[in-house]
Amino acid sequence: MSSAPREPVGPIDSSRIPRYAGPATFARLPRLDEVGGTADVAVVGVPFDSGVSYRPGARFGGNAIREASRLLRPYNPAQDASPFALAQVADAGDIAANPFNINEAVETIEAAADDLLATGARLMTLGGDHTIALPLLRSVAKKHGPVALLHFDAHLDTWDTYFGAEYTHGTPFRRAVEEGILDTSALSHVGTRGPLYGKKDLDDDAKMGFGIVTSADVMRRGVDEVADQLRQRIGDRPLYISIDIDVLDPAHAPGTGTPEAGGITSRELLEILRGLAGCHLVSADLVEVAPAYDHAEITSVAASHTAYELTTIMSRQIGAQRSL
Ligand SMILES: N=C(N)NCCCC(=O)O
Ligand SMILES: [Zn+2]
Ligand SMILES: [Zn+2]
Repeated sequence: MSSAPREPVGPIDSSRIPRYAGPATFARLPRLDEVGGTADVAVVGVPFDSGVSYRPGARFGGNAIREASRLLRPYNPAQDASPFALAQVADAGDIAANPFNINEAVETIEAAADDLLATGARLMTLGGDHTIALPLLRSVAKKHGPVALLHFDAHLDTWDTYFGAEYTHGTPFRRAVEEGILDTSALSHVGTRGPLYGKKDLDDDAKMGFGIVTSADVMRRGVDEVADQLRQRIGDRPLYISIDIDVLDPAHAPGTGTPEAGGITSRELLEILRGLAGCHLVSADLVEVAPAYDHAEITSVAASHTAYELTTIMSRQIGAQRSL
């Protein structure tokens, strides 16, 4: 059933206006207000980093990704799709979250996500630290019920509290499991590695229902086998993908707050994502880009391509539904 959508407004044509000119939106796409306030996919910044345990700076991540995304082109050969022609993708600006009050910021982010989801958009959020995944998942679960979660990260982020605080960048997924907003039959971490506080971290995580594909598993088994296994686990459930850029090795993503050696490459991440095309991706976040520790936009370029693959998965699905 097609809903006779208007033709999507695409990015600024970089053969007419140099790609480095003008203010940055994601991929030089129109702002949401320039397309009548609704879009199929809303790219939205969440400049919040008051939940970090180590280096701050992810509040600047969204705008760094927008700047680095000027070089993205409209056709994605890896998925044989023109994501910005198949669906209206627009830049919805930033959510204004209180940097001095984490609880209030979490509420603000949830409410802003509710408003965008209510317009029918899927969200591609550009973080921000990983704290923001919790309010985003709350909002998505209100719409879709408990969702499958695919979590790319060096870290588990299922720890309990830091300094007594419940809402931090190391704890969003434990809170989400406690709140019953995740489908515990389809929870996976990918790229996990590095020292933990104790073996109990892994036991607790497994009890919550998570399966783990470590960074070393990706190297040993290869991207196709990993993507196949993840696709099988996810099935046709509504899926949320949360990507912490520190899933990449610090060589591929130095600009982040809690770097861990031995990570996957940007090529591996992009290929695993491409292998998930066809999944029912309802929204995604990309967090923990901290440009102050970056060099030559290494991290924000990797992040911009990662968000491009995610928006392509969403657009292809929207396009396929429209042509039914
Ligand atoms: N979500 C990220 N990036 N890091 C969590 C690290 C928590 C810790 O310092 O133990
Ligand atoms: Zn992490
Ligand atoms: Zn994380």
